[in-house]
Amino acid sequence: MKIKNICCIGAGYVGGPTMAVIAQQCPDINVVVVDINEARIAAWNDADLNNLPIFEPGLDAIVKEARNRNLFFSTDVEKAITNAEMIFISVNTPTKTYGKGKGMAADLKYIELCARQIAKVAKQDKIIVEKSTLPVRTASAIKSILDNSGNKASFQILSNPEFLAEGTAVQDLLHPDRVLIGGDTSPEGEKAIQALVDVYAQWVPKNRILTTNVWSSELSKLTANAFLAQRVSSINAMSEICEKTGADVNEVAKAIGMDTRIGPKFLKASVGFGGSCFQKDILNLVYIAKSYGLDEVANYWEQVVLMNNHQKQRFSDHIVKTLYNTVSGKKITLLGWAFKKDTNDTRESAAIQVADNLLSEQAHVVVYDPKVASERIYADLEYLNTRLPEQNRQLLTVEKDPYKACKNAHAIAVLTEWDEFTTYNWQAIFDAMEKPAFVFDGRGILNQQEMEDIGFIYYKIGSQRPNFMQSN
Ligand SMILES: NC(=O)c1ccc[n+]([C@@H]2O[C@H](COP(=O)([O-])OP(=O)(O)OC[C@H]3O[C@@H](n4cnc5c(N)ncnc54)[C@H](O)[C@@H]3O)[C@@H](O)[C@H]2O)c1
Ligand SMILES: O=c1ccn([C@@H]2O[C@H](COP(=O)(O)OP(=O)(O)O[C@H]3O[C@H](CO)[C@@H](O)[C@H](O)[C@H]3O)[C@@H](O)[C@H]2O)c(=O)[nH]1
Repeated sequence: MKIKNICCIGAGYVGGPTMAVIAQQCPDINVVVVDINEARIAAWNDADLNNLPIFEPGLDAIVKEARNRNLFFSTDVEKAITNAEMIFISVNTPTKTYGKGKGMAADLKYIELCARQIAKVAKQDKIIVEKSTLPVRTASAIKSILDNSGNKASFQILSNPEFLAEGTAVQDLLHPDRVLIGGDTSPEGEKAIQALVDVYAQWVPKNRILTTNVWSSELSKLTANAFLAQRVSSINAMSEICEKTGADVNEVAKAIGMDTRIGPKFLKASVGFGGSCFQKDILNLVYIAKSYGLDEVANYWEQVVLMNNHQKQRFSDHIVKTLYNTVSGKKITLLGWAFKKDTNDTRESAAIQVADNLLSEQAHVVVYDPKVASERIYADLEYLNTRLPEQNRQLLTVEKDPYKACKNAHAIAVLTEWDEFTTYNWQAIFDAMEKPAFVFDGRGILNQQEMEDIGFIYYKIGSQRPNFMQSN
């Protein structure tokens, strides 16, 4: 079966870039990305490519090539469902904020709404592809809704989790380590799997396309994120030991990473991992384990999140402690708000928690991020509900110019590893700051020797602190 029309429900960080790449690589497939968020669809259709709703290096060129050729963005969900043989579901699956499983389980209401809408509209057979990250066995719930739609169409459900990382989404999509497709082992299931394999095979080498049963595929996605996040928490745990012992976490990471069994990637100590996925997916895994009575398994994975919370907390505690135990009324500049470089996404960014902690200490926080809009920053803080929105706006200012942001600051904290931070004239920044001038490098991107030669009191996560800062 050759696919000619694809619909993707959800034009977010996954749906948008993934479909743009499919459309670019498969010019004979018509791809329609739909969303209920009208503003988002309008932004995807904006003639000025600088206004795309998502910033990803290289994405604008791909959208430019494929848009209005075989890539379309629309709010007409029903029409797109009707016309497509294959429907990707790429809607958000956030952590539940209410009811049973609150704070742990994935909220599947958006998935269920999609399934019900497909059930209502589809009159012909369809292949449904789970692109969203879902708890293992979600496919059976989707199938049950679709099979009870009352019309004669039949449905095959595939799991095709997405492994792209933000900031490198386009490269990850063009050259994936693997594409994972899970499906039913029946002849119809195998036909559906083959149809999706054929789409990817237009640009992905066949030996990188892996097919499994649905449950393995769903669980592999949660497992991959749990393992990745665990590596970050593991190196962050070591960063604290390094600071106490005089070891340097970068040297430790290099030494262990040369062991081919461990490998060098994902061993960068930081102020804590962020992003919309790691915490949500681990908590979801913890919830699944608990629901099967596997308490030891649940506790094991939960520790990855607890360690991450600790890393964010200890970073802001360290700032307060170093600034003579009070930051009240002091200007503290945060460089970076995004959860990593090369993205405008701020979901679960460590910066949010660090800023909130400093605001609770009555610091005057100033934020500079090259890609994040000020309203996003205030919205992130408001979501925490720690204080009134107007108090956040009173205590925290957002600057568009990094030098202005740092002027008269008592301390600077580097919270995102944006490349441009390493290119600044740090001497000029030092000259304009209050003295002593402190830099807390939560990403370890600045040159310690150069910073100290200028006169900064410089702290790098996972390196021994100068003697006077030692806590014991
Ligand atoms: N962000 C990532 O890097 C990433 C990577 C891999 C997997 N994932 C997973 O992919 C899924 C989507 O993540 P995202 O970051 O793209 O989310 P997102 O919030 O950026 O986008 C989801 C979109 O779905 C739309 N939507 C929700 N319900 C809808 C409905 N019924 N009809 C039409 N549109 C609807 C929303 O308006 C939103 O624009 C999640 O399950 C996530 O865990 C995300
Ligand atoms: O050595 C490292 C690597 C990452 N991080 C931090 O970890 C977070 C997540 O980074 P990354 O994994 O690169 O970005 P995401 O876009 O969150 O991608 C993850 O989450 C996606 C959503 O599920 C998956 O598709 C990807 O495979 C998975 O890497 C960020 O805050 C990073 O700064 C570190 O602190 N140290």
